[in-house]
Amino acid sequence: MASSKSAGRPKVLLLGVIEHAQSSWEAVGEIAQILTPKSNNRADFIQEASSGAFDGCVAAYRTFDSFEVTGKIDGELLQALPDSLRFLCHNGAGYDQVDVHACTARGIRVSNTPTAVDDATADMGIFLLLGALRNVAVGMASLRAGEWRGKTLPPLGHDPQGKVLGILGMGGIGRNMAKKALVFGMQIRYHNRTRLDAHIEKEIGAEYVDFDTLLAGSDVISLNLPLNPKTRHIISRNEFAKMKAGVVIVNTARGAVIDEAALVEALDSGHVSSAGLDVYENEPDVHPGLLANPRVLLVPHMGTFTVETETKMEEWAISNVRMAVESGRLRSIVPEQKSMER
Ligand SMILES: NC(=O)C1=CN([C@@H]2O[C@H](COP(=O)(O)OP(=O)(O)OC[C@H]3O[C@@H](n4cnc5c(N)ncnc54)[C@H](O)[C@@H]3O)[C@@H](O)[C@H]2O)C=CC1
Ligand SMILES: O=CC(=O)O
Repeated sequence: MASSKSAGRPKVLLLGVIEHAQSSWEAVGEIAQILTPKSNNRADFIQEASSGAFDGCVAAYRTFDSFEVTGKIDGELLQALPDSLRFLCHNGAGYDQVDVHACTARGIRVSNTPTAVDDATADMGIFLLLGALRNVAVGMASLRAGEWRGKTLPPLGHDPQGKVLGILGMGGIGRNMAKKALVFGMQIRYHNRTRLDAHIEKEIGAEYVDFDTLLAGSDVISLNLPLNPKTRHIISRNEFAKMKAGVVIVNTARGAVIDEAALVEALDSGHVSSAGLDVYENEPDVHPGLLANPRVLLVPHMGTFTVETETKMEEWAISNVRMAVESGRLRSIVPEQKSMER
């Protein structure tokens, strides 16, 4: 029920919870009427939306975890949401939970939170890179099992100095990781959908190579590209076969950019010597072959899990809601929709 104070203001739908940026969200409440769903599963949410509960909403703020209630933001869900909805402000850099094409078809503009995530996610990438190179997961598991370094010593690790780090996807996080890996004496190569300008390559000290050269010439391969239909399983059996024996894999992007079953096979055969993973193909389920392999350093999707970064992300997503309501524009529309902002 709208209070007499908020009646007449534009409506904004809140999908998920604001954990940190309370005062910025309260300020949105001064210019908009905030609606929250009662449902806690997709079927109920679709019914609630179809009943007209969110009619008049112009913008929605959503979190990664709101997926548990709504499922994917796809054509079916959009059909239930009101025609008034024009902006979907996602709190997160990766927006694979949103079918952007379906949103475009409905005239809904989508935003994400680029750059806010870069340091924390790249830090996690470096942690996984060093941890996987040094086989720390093996020693950590034996220590927790009460066996100190284990019945047989953990395999000796490798130093990052002088090794080639191949970065697939040289956007905000990839570049941040490149800068940090340089400090560890690594040689940086990258492959990206679009080659960076020469001055940026120079600034970050990275060499552009084609996809196959990245696969064949890297000691460590880090996945830093978005998940979409073109990148799903971009690393599978054929790609592992092209890599150096003993390669180390680091993934902070999305699990499904790697064919997880193929990764398990490559780890079991020893072709991939170790891996550091923050993301999984079917989160929160983790492939049993990864859980069973002590040479895999596993983190449960905690790339941005810091007070500072989670706060920055909320502030950024809220600023998109504010701009949408106040000026009908977005601070950071997703790349696929850039032409809609002109
Ligand atoms: N583990 C975590 O907690 C986090 C994970 N992420 C994931 O990391 C991904 C990357 O994030 P950002 O660096 O912020 O994105 P970004 O958009 O800044 O960079 C992605 C780069 O990948 C490139 N790319 C796209 N398709 C490609 C392809 N087929 N081949 C080669 N390059 C391709 C793009 O041109 C772009 O330069 C996100 O999409 C998200 O899924 C992001 C934040 C936190
Ligand atoms: O996985 C987190 C994100 O921001 O994307």
